[in-house]
Amino acid sequence: MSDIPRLEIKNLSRSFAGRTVVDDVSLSIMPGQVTCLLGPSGCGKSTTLRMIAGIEMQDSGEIWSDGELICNTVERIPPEGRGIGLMFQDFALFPHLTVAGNVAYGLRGRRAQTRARVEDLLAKVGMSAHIDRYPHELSGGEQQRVALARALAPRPRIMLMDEPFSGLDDRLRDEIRDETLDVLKAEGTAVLLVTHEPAEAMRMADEIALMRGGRIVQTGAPYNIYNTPIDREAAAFFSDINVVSSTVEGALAQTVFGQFLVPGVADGTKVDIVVRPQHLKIDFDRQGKGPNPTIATGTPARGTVKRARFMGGESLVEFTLDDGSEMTAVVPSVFLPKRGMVLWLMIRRDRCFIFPRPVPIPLATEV
Ligand SMILES: Nc1ncnc2c1ncn2[C@@H]1O[C@H](COP(=O)(O)OP(=O)(O)OP(=O)(O)O)[C@@H](O)[C@H]1O
Repeated sequence: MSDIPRLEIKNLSRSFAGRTVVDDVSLSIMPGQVTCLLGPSGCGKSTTLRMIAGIEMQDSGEIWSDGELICNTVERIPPEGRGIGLMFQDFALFPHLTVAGNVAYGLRGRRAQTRARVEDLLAKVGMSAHIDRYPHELSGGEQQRVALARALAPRPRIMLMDEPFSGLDDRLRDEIRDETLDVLKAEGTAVLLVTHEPAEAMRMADEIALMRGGRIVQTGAPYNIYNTPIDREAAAFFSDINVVSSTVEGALAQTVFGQFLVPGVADGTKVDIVVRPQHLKIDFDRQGKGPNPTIATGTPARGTVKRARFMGGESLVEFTLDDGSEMTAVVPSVFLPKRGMVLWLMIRRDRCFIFPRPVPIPLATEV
């Protein structure tokens, strides 16, 4: 297999009215790979996608595909010549064309060949039985499948997808996401999918590029991004988090959960110990005492149940600790403690992250 990326963007930047909204973004995607550009609203995801599509021009940077220059600030292949398929949230099928007509729309060549491609794609997206229907005779999910087939029909090298599933209800969305992935992988298309939903990115992506304030701050497989976030904000983007704060003294951070080792961090540095709710362990109170400390979970801290909610497969339990701080734990739903119950909490040491607090940048003072 070639090691030349299907899509490679190098140092792409774009400003609007003096404000940089895409800032030195680089990434590469291999054939058949799905990369999700994930980040909060307004962080520059769609602008990045529009530059790759050729709808928007970059101020600086280059776009390459299969080793061929697509666009820099001097040369530019027009959008229709880039071999890029687009699938956006507000995809619109042509209402006056049948399903077959919609999928065949962008295809050139002999009739029999075109028909074979249309039939093949409609079979792949499970829409063969609807080939002669019109869009208004289809459900939202069915229309989405046809839109996918239409986007794939000209065999794009690259597929750009901008929140393509957000118009669908949850159940259907999961089904269509999985089917879409299967089809895209089978076609060997490189996919860049924009989303602000971590769950969607985790489900779809081979690689996630986490974007914030116009920059890609972390790139990696979903497992790695979730389990080794680069900072507190990155951890919080994927789930609720609990934060225990402390100040370092002698390479140790003292907390109600015992000591945490923080080698190489200077004395006086404030640190946040971050743990996801599912990585807190809870245990019963034994006449005012908790379980014995262990290496895996450190010292237990006593908490009183403030609120417990049954969530189906799990329960969400909010605690007030003896020092007044609050923490949330996710536990199996067979356990739903009552408000006021005293329990002991422990942090799974192998699943917590310790981040030094960023030092605030002092405001410039006039001289
Ligand atoms: N043509 C434009 N003129 C001026 N500002 C723009 C233009 N296009 C985008 N912006 C601004 O650039 C920033 C990034 O927009 P962009 O659409 O890329 O974000 P996004 O991450 O895709 O957000 P969302 O998830 O809400 O779609 C926003 O603050 C937006 O208002």
